[in-house]
Amino acid sequence: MSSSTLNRPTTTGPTRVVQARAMAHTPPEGTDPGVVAWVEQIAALTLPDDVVWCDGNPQEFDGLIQVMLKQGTIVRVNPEHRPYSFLARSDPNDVARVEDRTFICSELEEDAGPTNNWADPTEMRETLDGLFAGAMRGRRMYVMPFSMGPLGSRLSRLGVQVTDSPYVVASMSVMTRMGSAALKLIGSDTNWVPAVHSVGKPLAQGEPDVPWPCNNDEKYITHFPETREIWSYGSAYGGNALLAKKSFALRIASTMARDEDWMAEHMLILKVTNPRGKVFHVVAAFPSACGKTNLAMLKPTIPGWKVETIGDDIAWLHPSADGTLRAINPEAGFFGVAPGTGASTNATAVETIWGNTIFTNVALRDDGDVWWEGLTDKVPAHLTDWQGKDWTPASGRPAAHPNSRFTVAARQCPTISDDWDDPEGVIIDAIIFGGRRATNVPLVVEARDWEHGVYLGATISSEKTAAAEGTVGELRRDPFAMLPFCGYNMADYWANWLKVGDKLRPGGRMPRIFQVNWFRKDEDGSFLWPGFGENSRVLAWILERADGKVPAADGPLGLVPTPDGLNVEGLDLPEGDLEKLFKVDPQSWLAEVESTEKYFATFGEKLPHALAKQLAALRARLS
Ligand SMILES: Nc1nc2c(ncn2[C@@H]2O[C@H](COP(=O)(O)OP(=O)(O)OP(=O)(O)O)[C@@H](O)[C@H]2O)c(=O)[nH]1
Ligand SMILES: O=C([O-])CC(=O)C(=O)O
Ligand SMILES: [Mn+2]
Repeated sequence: MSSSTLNRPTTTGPTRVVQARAMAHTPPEGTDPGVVAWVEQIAALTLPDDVVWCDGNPQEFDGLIQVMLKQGTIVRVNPEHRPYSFLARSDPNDVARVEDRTFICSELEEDAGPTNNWADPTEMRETLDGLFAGAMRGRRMYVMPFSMGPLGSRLSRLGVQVTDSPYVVASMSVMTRMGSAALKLIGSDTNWVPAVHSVGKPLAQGEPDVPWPCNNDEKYITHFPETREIWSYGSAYGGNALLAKKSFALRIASTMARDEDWMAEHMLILKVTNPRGKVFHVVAAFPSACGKTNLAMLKPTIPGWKVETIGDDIAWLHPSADGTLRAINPEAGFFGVAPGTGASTNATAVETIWGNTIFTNVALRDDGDVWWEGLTDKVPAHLTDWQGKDWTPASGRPAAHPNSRFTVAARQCPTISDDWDDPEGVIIDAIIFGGRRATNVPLVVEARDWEHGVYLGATISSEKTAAAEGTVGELRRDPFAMLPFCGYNMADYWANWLKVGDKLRPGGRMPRIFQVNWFRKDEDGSFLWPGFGENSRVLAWILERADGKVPAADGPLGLVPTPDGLNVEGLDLPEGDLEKLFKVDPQSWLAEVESTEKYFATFGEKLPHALAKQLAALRARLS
């Protein structure tokens, strides 16, 4: 926690304690004194009207719903269509992660590395102390203890977030194991991550509140890797404000993982059963809004294969004593992209969100149900758009924000796997990397070995999506889909991957590594590959490879399916498209190699030798 707040005298007097029935204004009996002291310090700094300790119970959740309905933060979705579901409309300027306002405040700049915004920790603490002083005036501060991963699992980690946003509390209670049970696990010698969040809009005496308070002048999403703390100011949007998710489970957890020999990854996890009844587990890293939720809920189009869901966004991977790589999903819910989610693309997601769902920035139909682009083929003649304005197909703008989302509990997913919350995790057989690439990158390639796989992950580029503020479609490097989420120097992160490989090698249970691209386009701009459920064909090849059942052909980028290796039976692929999907143009690949060499050079001495070696080998294979 911040040393400056630790030493801050509580001259502002005790925080007012309101006697309400449903909410606990004093810490539950037995609460670790360290947690109590920290909460008191944050309250003394931020000066909320009162403090509430969250227990995670349904009554508490409903109380938050009532508060948000009254405030206009949410409206009720017609319960006849979708029971106990709500639509939040955010401030129009608070709709996505703000990467240029996201900081890694390590002691040394080189520990943040060239891919992160570094800020001097001492200076940032001063800035934050100024911003947070009185930031919660006129508001209630909620204290949320939570566990990332199954309660009590040796692979799980604990945290406590305070926030002045009921939307954040309701979302966190869906997305994490939040409440009294997590608090009970914190003792005097337990490590837990403190996370402070404020919307950054204190209210003066008598000042009326707005439906979606935030601060559009100042936003700070800050991380202190050495002290493992998080401070977030000015935004209530998911990835900026639900601090258990990207801030803790990726940025801070990646630094824990580096120090403790494991890996915190932007990955989905799934369980696949093949037609012979053999079970596999797969993780896949794709950048934001590039298909993780969709693959995690895939309905196979080929007979005999079964896919079940374990996680859709984050995986913690631990090399175990038995030589296996074990994965847990640290989350308990899905914060999924709405646009493009429909019966023909992701029927499982559509079934998952039948009710008990919080929607953010989608459109509303005249019958009071939700709608977004891609939910149905037929576009309604009239809607209320994500900003609450009248909308018709002639409006010339999307009805739902391109980064609109649904928040729903994992247990509501009809394909949730029986081992999804196994405290020991699941054993991983294959690792997949992917991105959104209109050109160059083939449908699927298998790495020759672990080091080559790390090279494939390190060289992922992808076209930018609406999940972050910025220009959609712009190609950028997004190594391991972790560019916005790696809490330390990316080159050290690559070294950590190589190190975990060394730990797995003696056991001989190393997962195979693959690269995929569902997004390659034809000259006319249409996708060459049908994607979605048809991705099961690629998954099948990957797992037949992992099972040693099919041969592969050698290509310059890696191993690829033999001519009849990929099952395309019954698939209506135009003549020549399969060749286009696997085409490797040496000229453009040599240009990629040049660009990778320049990119690698930005990491200086820290670049692992193994990656330079892989780059040289690729160049040799291409020329
Ligand atoms: N063409 C095509 N589009 C896809 C495919 N899979 C997913 N998409 C689209 O990609 C968009 C984002 O997909 P998601 O699965 O929600 O992305 P995600 O990786 O889970 O994203 P985050 O939650 O931001 O980390 C949606 O609009 C999908 O419809 C595919 O196989 N082919
Ligand atoms: O963090 C968010 O807001 C949503 C998400 O999964 C991502 O952007 O990758
Ligand atoms: Mn994500």
